[in-house]
Amino acid sequence: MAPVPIISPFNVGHIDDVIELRKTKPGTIPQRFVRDITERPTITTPPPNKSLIITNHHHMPIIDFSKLSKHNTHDEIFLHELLNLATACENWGFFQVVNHDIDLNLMERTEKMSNEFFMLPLEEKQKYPMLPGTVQGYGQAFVFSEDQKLDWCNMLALAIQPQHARNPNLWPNKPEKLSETLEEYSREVRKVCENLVKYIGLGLGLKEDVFEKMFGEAVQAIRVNYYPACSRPDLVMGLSPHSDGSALTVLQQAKGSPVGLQILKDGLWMPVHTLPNALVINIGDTIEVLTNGKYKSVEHRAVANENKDRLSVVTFYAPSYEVELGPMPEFIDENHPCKFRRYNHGDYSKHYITNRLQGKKALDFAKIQTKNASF
Ligand SMILES: COC(=O)C(/C=C/C1=C(C)CCCC1(C)C)=C/O[C@H]1C=C(C)C(=O)O1
Ligand SMILES: O=C(O)CCC(=O)C(=O)O
Ligand SMILES: [Fe+2]
Repeated sequence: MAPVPIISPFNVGHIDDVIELRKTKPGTIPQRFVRDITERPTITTPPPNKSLIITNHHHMPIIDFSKLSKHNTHDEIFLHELLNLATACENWGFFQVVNHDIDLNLMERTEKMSNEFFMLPLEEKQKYPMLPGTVQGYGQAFVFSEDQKLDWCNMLALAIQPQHARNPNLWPNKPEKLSETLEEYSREVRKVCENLVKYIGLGLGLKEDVFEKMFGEAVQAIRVNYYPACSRPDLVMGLSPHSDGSALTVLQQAKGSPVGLQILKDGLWMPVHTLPNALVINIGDTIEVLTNGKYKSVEHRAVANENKDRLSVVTFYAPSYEVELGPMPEFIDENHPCKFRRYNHGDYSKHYITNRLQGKKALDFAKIQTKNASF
């Protein structure tokens, strides 16, 4: 029987596999990856002395998770770290977490298995295709037209929770232990997310279970991003600028990977130097809406490196699709008018994944447009 053609509503044209491109034509950058001059990234070199990262007052805040998880909520140590967390959420929307309790060996195995997956022959990875307009499997996400520029990245993305969102056909069989490792890793990251939303709630002066109750059975997805080295990183974008549609995002940058993540801070793109074994956490669109903009989902992007490949393991943690969301009354008053309408998170997810990554544009879905609105 003839193969059934894949019918897609999107004409996305030919999408080169970036890993394959780098392998077979290391100096070639097809035009579809070359950004318009206004969209090109700034590539910075790492600081000569790594200790500068810690002493520099402009570094991303560091939260010691053990000061929260191993202390009573009335302890001074707990309260001090809770204040650090609240300040980080309000002033940065991003922070690094150290002493998070995830087994370092599990983190390393996750990186190793993922790397092995990306190094498999293309035919093997294409058994799990991310079809145009979908977000699970191997390939490039958020491509909807032939004219769209492509990111210098390949990814493997999978729904973790709820179980019914999973597509078992997209869970790789090779390397043998990858799927069970991602499963084990995701269980551990979920615990960190569950605790973080408690602490974020407490830091906002709310009850510790407010988000847990509101989110229901939280949605969780994992995306492993692979950014091959690129002969002209100044011409391409690793991952287009975007904010995350989640409540929280947890990012693990693989050991030995070059700096790649950049966040938009005070109008400038700032490279993120991750501490060894730390997790980078960011506030997603959901928390921006719930707090009526007190905490913001910060725009970020990834850039490629001239000499080294980069791998990141990213977890999205979000409310259940059934949940109706809107700014909480605690964050609305005469000085803080309501900035977002109420909506269903399932509808927001659909909106998010059916539009290309474009800064914070996805959040327009929920914004109340007023003449003098300042965000
Ligand atoms: C490539 O995928 C993403 O970037 C992404 C998608 C996550 C998802 C899956 C891989 C499968 C299950 C659905 C879900 C959309 C969560 C980003 O996730 C963000 C976007 C929204 C919305 C969200 O909740 O997380
Ligand atoms: O790889 C990175 O550093 C950024 C990844 C990211 O922002 C994402 O997957 O949403
Ligand atoms: Fe992101």
